[in-house]
Amino acid sequence: MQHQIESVLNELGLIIESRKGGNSESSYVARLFNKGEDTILKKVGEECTEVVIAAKGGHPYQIIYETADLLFHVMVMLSHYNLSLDDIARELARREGMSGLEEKASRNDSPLDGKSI
Ligand SMILES: N=c1c2ncn([C@@H]3O[C@H](COP(=O)(O)OP(=O)(O)OP(=O)(O)O)[C@@H](O)[C@H]3O)c2ncn1[C@@H]1O[C@H](COP(=O)(O)O)[C@@H](O)[C@H]1O
Repeated sequence: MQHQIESVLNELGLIIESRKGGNSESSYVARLFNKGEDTILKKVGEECTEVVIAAKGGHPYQIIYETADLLFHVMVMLSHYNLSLDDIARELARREGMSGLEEKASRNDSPLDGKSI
């Protein structure tokens, strides 16, 4: 299962990267990149809302479907900022073994303090 998650996400990440500068007529991802930041962020926002609605509806497949849409659009957003799920995995690994409460208390020392990316 671990392998399946990694290979599916890696493959999708490569496909998304390959769509930069591509043709909006033949590729949805290229269309998002060509439309730019505001369109990509709007899609992420919409998909978040759709996940919440699906979760409240309680149908497992609907939750899976909408979460897949959200994850896909988050990957497009990360790619727009030249980031990837590798960067997110690194951050999650850094947090491993630290309770959420400790982590919250340590946020004052966050590398993001006083900086924007
Ligand atoms: N995983 C996905 C994926 N998930 C969702 N979507 C698209 O994301 C959009 C979701 O939008 P909504 O649910 O809001 O539906 P909508 O109202 O029709 O969308 P909008 O008109 O508002 O954009 C739909 O157009 C879906 O087809 C995806 N489009 C592409 N991929 C992957 O990206 C690859 C490259 O896609 P292309 O760039 O189109 O070749 C594909 O082979 C897939 O692997």
